Amino acid sequence: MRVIGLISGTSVDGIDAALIEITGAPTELSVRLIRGETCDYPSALQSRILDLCHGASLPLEELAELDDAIAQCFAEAALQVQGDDRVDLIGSHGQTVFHRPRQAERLAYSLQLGRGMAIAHHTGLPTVNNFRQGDIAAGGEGAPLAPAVDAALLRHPKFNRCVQNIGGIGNVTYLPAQHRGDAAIVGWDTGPGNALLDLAVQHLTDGTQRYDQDGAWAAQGTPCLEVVQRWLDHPYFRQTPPKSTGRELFGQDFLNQCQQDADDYALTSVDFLATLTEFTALSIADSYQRFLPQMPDEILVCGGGNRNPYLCDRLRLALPMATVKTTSDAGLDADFKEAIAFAVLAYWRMHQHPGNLPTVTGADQPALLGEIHLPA
Ligand SMILES: Nc1ncnc2c1ncn2[C@@H]1O[C@H](COP(=O)(O)OP(=O)(O)OP(=O)(O)O)[C@@H](O)[C@H]1O
Ligand SMILES: CC(=O)N[C@H]1[C@@H]2OC[C@@H](O2)[C@@H](O)[C@@H]1O[C@H](C)C(=O)O
Repeated sequence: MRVIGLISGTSVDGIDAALIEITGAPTELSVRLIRGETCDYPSALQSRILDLCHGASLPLEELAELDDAIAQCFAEAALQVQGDDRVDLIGSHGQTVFHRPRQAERLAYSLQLGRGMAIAHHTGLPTVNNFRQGDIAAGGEGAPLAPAVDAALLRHPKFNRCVQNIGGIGNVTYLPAQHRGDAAIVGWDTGPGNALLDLAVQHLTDGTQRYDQDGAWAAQGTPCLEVVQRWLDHPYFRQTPPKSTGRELFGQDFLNQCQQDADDYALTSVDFLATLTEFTALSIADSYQRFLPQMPDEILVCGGGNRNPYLCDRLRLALPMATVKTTSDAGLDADFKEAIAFAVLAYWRMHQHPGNLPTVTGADQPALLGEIHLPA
């Protein structure tokens, strides 16, 4: 089956689209990436999405219009990656604009825009979307969902692996070696990925640069460990998994606080960026030390953070017991792994195969994820 996976993540940097070929039964998948494309949002649309993520109010009519504008962009990204190929199905994550983790008896709430029926309408292809709701209905966090796909595609026969996504937010999947049989696969959102760094760079450059390319700027600075320690005191890092987070916690308000701390310590711009980068690396390492049953032999990085050599080096220093590589080194494209994951989740939905991992999301049971929209 040929499936397109679509996602725009918490960085809101554009839509990742992956066209893949899936073969094998749902439990013994084999996946081949045919093509991957990243399609930028028009900048006015990107600003409207970021405003909403940062808490702007919106009349319902404008929300409907924004939802359809996002769906239109997702459909265009699908058609672009499709090219002249035959495609059977689309799995679209959509654009997260709000995520509230579960709390005591209160279900989680997660809102992704870019409605599936509009994508099916514009592309003429069956489209599965709204993947998080099935897990939330089963009492789960609704996130992270990629770990089930990591478990299907990236387990190693002998090595314990961590798959570490570093997008806007970071999340980990711990995959015990296959020879350890049914040892639990666990995972959680580790906290900030690039979101704070991106906001800081945009502020420092008056919006002319969107991120610290190759970590070149931060690499010129020195991290202030006292400040990092202060930020690591945030209660999220002590919270036991299952847990999920988003820009609601690690977004503009958090960065304003960071900026204040940086001012207190008279950090230069490069030291501030180095300190934010260190925060990402140490929040990941700290969560492994606190919550993993065993430290990994290998860490496979994916998401935009895999393109930041300075950040990857800081992760290496923080976790010297493990080899830090990328998922591409294990055969799964590190830039498109999340888009691939939503193609696989759509494939599972069409085969009535559950898509969540209750040990990761905290759901009461495995659940079918996604709503199916057929074109008229
Ligand atoms: N060459 C590079 N050097 C440094 N950072 C980079 C580079 N390329 C991408 N990035 C970072 O990666 C980010 C995008 O990552 P990605 O597309 O994985 O995020 P996302 O999917 O939006 O987030 P999430 O996984 O949280 O949903 C950019 O905003 C930037 O910070
Ligand atoms: C609500 C939401 O969109 N969460 C994202 C976000 O970005 C990374 C991390 O936080 C992860 O939990 C999730 O995305 C990936 C694709 C997931 O569900 O696995």
